[in-house]
This record gives sequence, structure tokens and C-alpha cells, in this order.
Amino acid sequence: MSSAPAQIAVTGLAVMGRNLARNLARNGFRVAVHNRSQGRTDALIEEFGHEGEFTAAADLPALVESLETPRKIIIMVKAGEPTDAVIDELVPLLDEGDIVVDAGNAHFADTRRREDALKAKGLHFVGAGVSGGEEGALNGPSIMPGGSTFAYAALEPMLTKIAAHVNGESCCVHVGPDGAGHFVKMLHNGIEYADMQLIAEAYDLLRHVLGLSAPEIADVFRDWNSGDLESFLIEITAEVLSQVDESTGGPFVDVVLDQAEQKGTGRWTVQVALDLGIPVSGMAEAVFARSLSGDVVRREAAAGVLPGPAGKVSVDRDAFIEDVRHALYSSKLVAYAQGFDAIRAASEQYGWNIDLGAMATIWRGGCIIRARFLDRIKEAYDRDANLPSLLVDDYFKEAVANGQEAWRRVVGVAAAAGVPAPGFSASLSYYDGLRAERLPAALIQGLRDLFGAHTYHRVDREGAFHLDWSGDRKEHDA
Ligand SMILES: NC(=O)C1=CN([C@@H]2O[C@H](COP(=O)(O)OP(=O)(O)OC[C@H]3O[C@@H](n4cnc5c(N)ncnc54)[C@H](OP(=O)(O)O)[C@@H]3O)[C@@H](O)[C@H]2O)C=CC1
Ligand SMILES: O=C(CO)[C@H](O)[C@H](O)COP(=O)(O)O
Repeated sequence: MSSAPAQIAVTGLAVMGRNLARNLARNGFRVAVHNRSQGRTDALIEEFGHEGEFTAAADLPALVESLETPRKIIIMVKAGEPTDAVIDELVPLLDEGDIVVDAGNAHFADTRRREDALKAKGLHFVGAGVSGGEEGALNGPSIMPGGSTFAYAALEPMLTKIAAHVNGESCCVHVGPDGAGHFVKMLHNGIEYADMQLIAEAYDLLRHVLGLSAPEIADVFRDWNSGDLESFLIEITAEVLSQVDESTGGPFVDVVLDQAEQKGTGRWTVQVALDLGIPVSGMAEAVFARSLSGDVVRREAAAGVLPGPAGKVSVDRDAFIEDVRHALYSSKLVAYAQGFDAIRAASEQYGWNIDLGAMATIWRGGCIIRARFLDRIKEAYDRDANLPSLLVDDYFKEAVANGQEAWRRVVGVAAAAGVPAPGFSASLSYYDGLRAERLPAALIQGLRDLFGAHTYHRVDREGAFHLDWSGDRKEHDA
């Protein structure tokens, strides 16, 4: 316990807040801690009080009272209404110049609204995305703070110190004003959804096309983790697939209900991308696949009733494993390309001026999507800060060129075998759509003009045109 004023406070001491507070204390900062139900505060002090200088506060007034000024208070509670409830209780207790940090997951529009509201009261509000789960919060997460440069400057020494470090660089940079930090964290989660869906599809294909067991597939993932696919999610996939269930003695994965839950960040990503007009098809398919998995009524009505392919698909074991590796890597590149495209579009729309290469840098350590190839993304943006798509960077272009035939075979095998692979196939369609010199969108424009006089543009002349479909079928300037 500390008698000097605390330098920073954390309210909300569930898995993330508790470990973030411990991380701050372990790094030498005096931390005041509070939780709505006192039990979590007491447990933190009892179990980990020896790790640094903590001040336990029974309520928010005591928390505020324990801090040096300007006060810095991190809120780490359940996203949505609980965050507003804490802000509403906290704000009347604060003085001009104090800094409130929401380090939970938040929709960036809520962050913009909250920042505006607090600014009107002379307070600073920082929406900071934090990724890394329980372990990252304790040992070094990836931190994506938004908000004013003034507020970030006050927090920077602490945040950059407690964040993960890769090659001596902190995985925390100021993302941009107002909601920029939470937007980038939301996209991080969208990519996390896509990545996990692609991993699940790879597992499903190896299990059902090749008939490999869960521990055999764990070995495949372990092997993949020593190459281009090296990442936290591939590593923990091997761990989950190796796990044996104590009560049945069978693979743990076989006793888990096959209904993927979701707290909302993946859905927000897709909704926001629709508004921005940016295709994030890999993430959208990941969200839909989770929804389908949880749609028990329709799954029960269809399972074992709707027919699938008649025969079995036969493939060479080693060649197919290699094909799936390529399909996974290429589809993963599409997810990142789409994710960075959405960040670029939002940055333009909201005037955030986000440094895309820096985002790849802060995702290299601490966070759930940390991966070897993020270095490659950083290098791609170093080569060209205005890269239109990651997929056209020379390095990634070649990586996909090497894997695309395999990717196509995998999508074909999945369809022939009746194994759902929405992530692989949607990503491949995006790739083919992107590289097409001419798309059937021309026909859609023709149809729109016929039924609704919506007009069209021509390849050979400027202007908008309409054809008199029900009359002489002559073209007119629109
Ligand atoms: N878990 C994870 O891996 C990650 C989570 N996040 C985000 O971090 C935040 C915290 O996550 P996590 O630690 O998992 O905890 P939860 O999201 O489960 O939230 C639990 C915490 O919220 C508090 N809380 C809930 N409702 C209220 C309320 N109305 N007023 C005050 N406090 C309230 C709880 O207090 P009480 O104990 O009294 O119930 C508890 O401290 C969330 O925004 C989450 O989305 C971000 C990255 C990773
Ligand atoms: O933010 C996170 C990691 O970065 C959380 O783990 C995320 O909320 C998990 O999302 P979901 O429960 O929807 O799978």
C-alpha cells in the first residue's frame, strides 16, 4: 500500500483491469484501484499487493481523492452502458484538465461522443484500445490510444512503458484524435475474427477431408508456426487441439459446444465497413459463420436432412496439407489488406491521419493477432506510405502468386467435399475481384438504368447517360 498520491488509477478490476493495474505497479507506478464490487479490489490487494505501490479505494470519490493532479483514471469495465455509467459517476468528481481513459473495447462513435461531452466540461477523454487478453494486460499489451496530443503526452511515459516491446520498440503509439484508437482496436478485432475463422476452416478441412485426428492437426499447426504463418493464434491453435479432456479422455475440442459466441466488436467492424463502403468480406464471413454456428433452430432442422456430396473426395495427404497452408496464408493476407483498407478509409473520412505502418508495428507484440508477417506489412508501408492495397505490394503479390493455385484447389476441394469454407472462398473471390480488369458491375449498371433510370457512365466518354429503354433505345445525356 502507498501513502504518496497515486500517479494513475484503474477502475474495473476484472481480468483486464486487474492485470493492467498490476502491470503499472510492477513498472514502478503508484496505482489506485477500485471496482464496483469491493471483493475484486480486496482480492487484488491480498494476492498481489506486494507487487508494487497500490492504493485501494472503496468508491469513486475515494479513488479520485487518492490521485495526484491532473488526475489520470483508466476505466476498464464492460463495454457499452457500464462505461457510460462509470463516466457519469466520475465526471462530477473531477477538475478541469483531468484525464479519463477508456481502455475497454468501445465503438469508436461512442468514444467520439464521450470525448465531446467531456471536452465541454474541460476534461480530456482518451479512448485507448488494449489487446492481449489477460496475459498481455499483465506482461505487456498492444495499446492503441486515441484522443488529443496533449492528453497522450501526459500518459505516454506510462503507456509506452507497460506496453509490449518488440526489438526495443514499444507496442504503443498515439493513433490519432478522438475515436481513432478505438477504431483501430475494433479493426484489430475484426482481423482477429477473420483469422480465427480461417484457422477453423483449415482445421475442419484437415479433419474431414484427410480424416486427421485433433492431435495430428495440432502437429500440422505446430509445423506451420515455424514458417510465414508464425503467430500467436497459430501457436495457441496447436495448444487447444493438443488438449485432452479429463472426463472423456478424448480431444478437448470434441467436447466443446460448436456455437461460437461474440461480444460485438467483429459485428461493429462489419457494420462500420458497410457504412464506409469498404469490403471486409473475410471479417463479414467470420461474423456470419459465428451467427450460423449459434443458430440452433435452423441447424437442427437441416443437420442430417439436407443432402451433401455423394462421394468422398480423395487427395494426397502431404500435398493437401501444403495447399491448405497456402490457402490460409493468402486468405489471411486478404483479411489484413481489407482491415488496413478500412483504417485508411476511416482515417480519410474523419481526418485522423493514421500512420498505417505504425499500426502494423504496434500489433507485432502483446496483441492477439501478433504475427511474424506484421514486419512485412510495416516494410510495405515504408516502401510506399500510399500503397493502395497491401496485396499489390511486391512482397505480398509474390506470396499470393506462389499460393494462389493451391488456394483455388482448396476452395474447390471444400466445395466438392461439402465442408464449409466461407472465409477461404470469400477471400479468394475478393482477390479475383480486385485483380479483374473488367467486372460484371457493367451489367448491374445496365439493369439499374433499365428498371430505374439510374443512369450509367461510359468507358469512352465523360458524363452520365440514360438509355430510353421503353422508347427508341437511344442514349441521352443524363
Ligand atoms: N477479456 C479480454 O480478453 C479483453 C477485454 N477487453 C475489454 O476490456 C474491458 C474489461 O474486460 P474484462 O476484464 O474481460 O471484464 P468484463 O468485460 O467482463 O467486465 C467486468 C467488469 O466490469 C464491471 N462492471 C460491469 N458493469 C458495471 C457497471 N454498471 N458499473 C461499474 N462497473 C461495471 C465489473 O464490475 P463488478 O465486478 O462489480 O461486476 C467488472 O469489473 C471490456 O470493455 C472488454 O471488452 C479488451 C481486450 C481484451
Ligand atoms: O478484445 C479482445 C481481444 O483483442 C477480446 O478478447 C474480444 O472482445 C473477444 O471478442 P469476442 O468475445 O467477440 O470473440
